[in-house]
Amino acid sequence: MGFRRHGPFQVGDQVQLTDPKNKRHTFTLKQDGVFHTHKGAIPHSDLIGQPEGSVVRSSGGTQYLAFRHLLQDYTLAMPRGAAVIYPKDASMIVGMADIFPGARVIEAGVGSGALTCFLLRAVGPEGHVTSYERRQDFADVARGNVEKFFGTEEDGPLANWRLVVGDLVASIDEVDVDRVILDMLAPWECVDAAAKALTPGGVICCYVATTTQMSKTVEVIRDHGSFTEPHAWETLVRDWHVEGLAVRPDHRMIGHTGFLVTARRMADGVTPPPRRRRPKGTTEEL
Ligand SMILES: C[S@@+](CC[C@H](N)C(=O)[O-])C[C@H]1O[C@@H](n2cnc3c(N)ncnc32)[C@H](O)[C@@H]1O
Repeated sequence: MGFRRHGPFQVGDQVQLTDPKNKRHTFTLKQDGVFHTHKGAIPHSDLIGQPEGSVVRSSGGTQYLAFRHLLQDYTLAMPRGAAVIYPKDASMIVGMADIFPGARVIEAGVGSGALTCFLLRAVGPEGHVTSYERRQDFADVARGNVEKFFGTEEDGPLANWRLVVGDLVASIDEVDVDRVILDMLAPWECVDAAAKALTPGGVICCYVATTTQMSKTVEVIRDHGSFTEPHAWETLVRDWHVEGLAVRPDHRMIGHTGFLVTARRMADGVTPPPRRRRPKGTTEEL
């Protein structure tokens, strides 16, 4: 079934109210429901039938903006087992690891299921995601979050998602997959398993939090021999304050989340040509 993503609010929809301090509250609309805030109550009937972008007023007179949540809002607000991937990194993974409609994707670990939601959306109904998670408690949190996001809690598992509880290396049973996404402490331990599962031309993408993890991941992918030269990078997102003549970067920003390492799977039995190393002390382009 899944949630409606557009049209006026109806019973069963999830609605996100934003208060004047930008605090968000998400709940499911019920026929006789009432949302209680410390600024008074809002009957759900005030929202049912209204378009997104409406403003509702609590009995105490506070105004709230009413929208359906975006995926980025949902993943930051949902219950967590493990730390989630930030929307900026999930978006980069979808774009730079080229997660396309119809793709067959493997991810590990599933953690709280934030990246899983982005991946499932990107592959669409024709694609498939298998998520490996070695902790049962995290897998349970992830399943709840993913099924709630797609509105399938009562309809059973999503047709294009398989959640496997187990270590990726020990449990992986797929071949010819298009993309392998690793978000875990030691992705280098899974590089060989990823190489065996990936189709030639497929992409491995690892998300790591520290420079030492990034270094080890790059070295292991490079030395494996089945991948192109790995590409390591990070993204910094800076919000701007724009008001009259006061146009400047915000004082605060999320300075660090993680690094991404990507590489393409070579054809079977083919190794990449040797890299040209930059001669010491020169600035020659590679
Ligand atoms: C940082 S969390 C992943 C967060 C997730 N991407 C999200 O956005 O919610 C890392 C997870 O990887 C799992 N993990 C670590 N190594 C694993 C492995 N080899 N196989 C399967 N799961 C693994 C951990 O149990 C943990 O839940």
